[in-house]
Amino acid sequence: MVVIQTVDNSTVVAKAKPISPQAFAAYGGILACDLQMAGASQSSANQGTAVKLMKMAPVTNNYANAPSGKPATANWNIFRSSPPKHLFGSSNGTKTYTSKVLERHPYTTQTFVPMGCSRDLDAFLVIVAPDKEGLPDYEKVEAFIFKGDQSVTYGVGTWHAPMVVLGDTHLDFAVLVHENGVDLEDCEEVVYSGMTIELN
Ligand SMILES: NC(=O)N[C@@H](O)C(=O)O
Repeated sequence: MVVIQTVDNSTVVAKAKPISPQAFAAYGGILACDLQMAGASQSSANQGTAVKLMKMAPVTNNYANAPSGKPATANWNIFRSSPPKHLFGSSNGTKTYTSKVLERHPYTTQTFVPMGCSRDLDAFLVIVAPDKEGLPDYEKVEAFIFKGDQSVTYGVGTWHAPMVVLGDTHLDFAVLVHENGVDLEDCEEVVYSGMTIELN
């Protein structure tokens, strides 16, 4: 993880909204069966006991373009993510989250699949931003609430915040990513004084 630049910006407010495939398309993809079933290419599987929705989120490895030329492996990692309680607060009765880091993975997608979390829960907060001349365009930050049965895939080079768990205890994610162990090629970070996201 490399700090690219510390940007001393004041509060940038984005209001978190529910996720949808359309709303997140510019940032990568999601896996959310109830939201995607209707429009998906489907087939039967598992002897007719499963409906298979095909190619629902991207999996990309662009490390061939990385300067080091060091190949990457596709890895299933586990993130046991604890809620960053010290960054939650409230303002005028509105729950807030203060985001201090945006990062990106220049040569790979990264997918977080929550494990063992109810579909009825607001499980985690996803914060993303478009790129502007090699840094996040923090004035166009967007924030989305994901349920326990929804997964997020950050597109190649998509600026995003580290995982923000909304529950009271840790949440385990299965994480699919490509990595070659070269810090600057695996992850770039930008550090901020604080961007405020409204949660409700
Ligand atoms: N900062 C941080 O740990 N980012 C992770 O997404 C990672 O795997 O690099």
